[in-house]
Formats: sequence, structure tokens, C-alpha cells
Amino acid sequence: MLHVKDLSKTIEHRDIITGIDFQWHPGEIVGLVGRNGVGKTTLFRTMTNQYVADKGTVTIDEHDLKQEPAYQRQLFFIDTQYNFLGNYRLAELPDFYRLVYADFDADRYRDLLQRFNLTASDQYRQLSKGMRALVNVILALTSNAPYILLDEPFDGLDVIVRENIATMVIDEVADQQKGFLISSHDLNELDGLSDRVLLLKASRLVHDYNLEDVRAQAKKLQLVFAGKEIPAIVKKHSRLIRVSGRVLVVVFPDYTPELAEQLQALDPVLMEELPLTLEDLFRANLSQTAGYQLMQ
Ligand SMILES: Nc1ncnc2c1ncn2[C@@H]1O[C@H](COP(=O)(O)OP(=O)(O)OP(=O)(O)O)[C@@H](O)[C@H]1O
Repeated sequence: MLHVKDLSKTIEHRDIITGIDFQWHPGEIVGLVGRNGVGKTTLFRTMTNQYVADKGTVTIDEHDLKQEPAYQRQLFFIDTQYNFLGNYRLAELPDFYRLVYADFDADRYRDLLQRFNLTASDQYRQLSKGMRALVNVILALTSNAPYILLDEPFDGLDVIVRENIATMVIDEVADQQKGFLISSHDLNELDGLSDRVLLLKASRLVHDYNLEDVRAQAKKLQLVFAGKEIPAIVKKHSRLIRVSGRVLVVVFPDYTPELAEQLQALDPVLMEELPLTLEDLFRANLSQTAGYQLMQ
């Protein structure tokens, strides 16, 4: 089990990540979401000791990664902004990774390059953004590290490659109990991939969602009422996702049978359940207000 304990990092007197605390088990695919600049990449860099934490620890099975650097080999991360790969050909990369990851699977690396039509003699820096992202994921999978950090892995990839990667990640988790922590803006991609999502806001971890529980509790409804006014009970208990004419699309984070009865009693012209996406949850939790003020 990997445990991030009270991890904090200040850069140029600004708190970039503050008191981050969570546990992550092999076999879990955890999503990491948050708005631009909230600190997702900084969290990855601090977890892997690229940035020295001001406070807190990261342990794997109780071994502190700073005190026992050998355990860092159980954690895989490629920094998409700063890495050493640029000047090397794809065929050369296993030579480096083998030095750190003793179980690096060079045969599988070669097979995956072929499968995705990547040319082994190409230099990493000559690849397109999407192809580089793909090579990063291939290296992550073939490193055989049990804990893998992927920073925006779907950024720049076309839909076919995305689907292939998502399938490979799911297979690795099922077959080998690897753990993935995946930051993404593409919430649709994390939907159906993660069992659990961590939400960062203003440098802090503000939610640790078990998506199954959340889906059992929350409901997204399309509502139309006869009157012009939005009923108080709707405003009080829901977040507005969208409005078009008199049709409201709202999310109730805590939908109870009592609430359902109260809504029915308002005699809506239309009340229909819609599938709740991760994006709805993200918007419902990140906006500063419930959204109704905008309509006044
Ligand atoms: N080395 C650094 N020097 C100065 N500021 C930094 C440094 N690293 C990170 N920051 C700042 O920390 C904040 C968080 O950046 P970070 O890249 O971690 O965010 P992010 O959540 O990954 O963003 P995005 O989703 O846009 O990639 C930003 O304001 C960034 O400018």
C-alpha cells in the first residue's frame, strides 16, 4: 500500500500542495482531477522526490521513499515537461529503464511499439505530442513497477489510441494488480476507468470519492416546472448544470426518497433521470455557487 501522508510543497512562498493525505492500493485505478494549476503535476513531482517536500512523507508498505530510495523503484513517473528522453531513439530507452526497473520487459516494449506503429529508430523528440504520450504509457506498462503515475496520459491522443490505452490499463490492473494514479482533464476518459477519484482544490485534497457510492447517492435530473420560479427545494438541494429555456438540468448530491416525494409534490411538467457523468460531479463540486444566482 502506498501512503501519502500530510504532503506539502511551497514554491516561491506559495502553497502549491498542502497537507495531501491518501492511501492507494495495488489494483486500484485512482483518478486525480482539479482545475488547471491546482497542483496535480506538483503532487506527482513531490511524490517522486523530484521536488523536495516541505512536510510529509510518501511510504510504500511503511517504507519511507526518502529514507529508502530503493522503494522509489516501485513507483513509475515520466515528467512530460522535463525528462531526459528527447535525444534518444525509442530502441535505446529500455537500456536506461532496465537500470532502474529490474523487471523492465524489453520484449513487450518492442511488441507494443510495433502494435502502435511506432518506429524504434525514431528519436523521442521527433515524435508528435500524441506519439510521445503513447511511448510514455508503454514505458510505464513495461517497467513493471507496481505503482504508476500517469500525468494527463490521454492528452493529444486520438480516440482509437485512447481506447487501446484504457483497455491496456484495465488489463494490467486485472491481471497483475498494478495501481494507477491518473491525472486528467478529460473526465469522460476517467469515467469507466477509475473506481475512485481524488479532487484537488486550492492546493488541498478536498474529496476522495468512491464513485460507486457517489453514484448511489447522487442523481441528475432534467426538470421542467409550470411556473417561472425555480422551486426553493430545488435551489436548496441541487447544483445547476445547465438551463435551456425552462428545462433545468440539475445534480442532487444527496438524493433521498423524501426529496423525491417533495419534488413529485411540486407536480413538475417533466422530471426525468439522466446518466450522471464524472464531469457533472466535477462541475457540481467545483463551482463556487449552486449556479442559480446566474439566472437572476
Ligand atoms: N518550478 C516551479 N516554479 C514556479 N512555480 C511552479 C513550479 N512548479 C509548479 N509551479 C506552480 O504551481 C502551480 C501548480 O502547477 P501544476 O503544474 O502542479 O498544476 P497542474 O494541476 O498540474 O496544472 P495543469 O492541469 O494545468 O497541468 C502553478 O501555479 C505553477 O505555476
